[in-house]
Amino acid sequence: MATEIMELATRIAENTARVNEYLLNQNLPTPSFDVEGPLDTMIPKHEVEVESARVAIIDDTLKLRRLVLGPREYLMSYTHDELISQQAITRYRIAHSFPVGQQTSFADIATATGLNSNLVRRFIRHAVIKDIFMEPESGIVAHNAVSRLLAEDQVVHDWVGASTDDLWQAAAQTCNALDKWSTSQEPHETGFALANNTDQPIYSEFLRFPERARRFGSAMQAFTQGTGFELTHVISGFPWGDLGKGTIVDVGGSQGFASFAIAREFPALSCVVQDLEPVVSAAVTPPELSNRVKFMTHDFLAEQSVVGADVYFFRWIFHNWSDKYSIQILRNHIPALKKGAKIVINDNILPQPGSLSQWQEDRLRSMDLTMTEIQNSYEREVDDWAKLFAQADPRLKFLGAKQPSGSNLGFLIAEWNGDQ
Ligand SMILES: C[S@@+](CC[C@H](N)C(=O)[O-])C[C@H]1O[C@@H](n2cnc3c(N)ncnc32)[C@H](O)[C@@H]1O
Repeated sequence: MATEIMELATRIAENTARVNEYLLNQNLPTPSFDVEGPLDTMIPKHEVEVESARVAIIDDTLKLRRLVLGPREYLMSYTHDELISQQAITRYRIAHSFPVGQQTSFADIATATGLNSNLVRRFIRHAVIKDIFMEPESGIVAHNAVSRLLAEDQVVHDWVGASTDDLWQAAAQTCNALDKWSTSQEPHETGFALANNTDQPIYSEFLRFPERARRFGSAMQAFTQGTGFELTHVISGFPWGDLGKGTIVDVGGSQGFASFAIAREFPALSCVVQDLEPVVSAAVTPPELSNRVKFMTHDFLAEQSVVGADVYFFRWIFHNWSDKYSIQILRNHIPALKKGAKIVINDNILPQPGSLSQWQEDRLRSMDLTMTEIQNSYEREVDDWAKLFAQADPRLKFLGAKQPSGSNLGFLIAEWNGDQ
């Protein structure tokens, strides 16, 4: 009989066969946590069908597991300890405490890390259960592919360290922050603030801890360097060429990467990249763009000082800010807008439930909550974006949203219909 679990199992078998056949045909390694196994999925991004078979396996195995656990065991399978061994591994550099390819003992790891041997054994065995490290014989520890990645890839180590030391702590304090500041839209009244016993927003707090700031920046960069954040989507997501010899203000444009890409593609355009002083002073303009891309120190919480540009471009800015501040940032631009000027926002657009794979949607929904945990902000759906423009000023006409194929960030465009 075709029950739900049999349907899932059949689909998993079919999709696994598809992925397996592709890898074998291409002479690529099949998934393995052996220490010499592949560290990434071997399926290239242009292999759309094989990749969707892989994503279906992830979704279906997750669902099958939950169904066979049943509601009670499923709920109770979540434990608050989920991340503790990963925190210990990064905090005490356990993956670095012995070389890849060699074996070691709990006692030697204890000596190398300064932890006691009993705790090392328990952290490692908690990790082994999650397929991080292996214990080929009792009391002997070796790397597998997962712990090898932690030992050899600084960025992955940074990601796990920032997730466990910074984000996990902020998440754990978020409901306590809501109890205390239930309707706050302030970036310093968050789970992160409570977890760190500070009255500062996350980035100001990090100014006191350069190594944590470096690690957090590295983790975020790893995230944005992944598939879907390529600057080609910035180029294709808006008809920049129609602006002719126009000017773009790249507000919060960081080191100018998006503006460099636009200016290279559209030689008639000029860009002004604005950011805070330390960011701007570290920026370097490629010589061939120096007459068309300029940097300027500007705080977007103050009134926009470049008047009459064709486009004010915000890439990945508003998702950091609650509605209160997002409205303020938009209003700060109104005195500078000429009739027909565009506000172009390139940012996350939360999809409708069920429109992505469960696994992909889960990541986005987590990121949405992370924004509350650390900034009191959130990821917006199209309607939230439309509302934001309307609340900022009804003369900002929302022209619509677009999600370029393969891009993680969407485009939201509004036009100034005021008198100037
Ligand atoms: C998430 S990053 C996005 C950077 C860039 N637009 C991109 O797409 O990669 C946010 C940027 O906003 C800048 N920023 C934060 N607060 C700012 C402020 N009050 N005024 C101007 N820039 C600010 C940060 O320095 C950072 O470069």
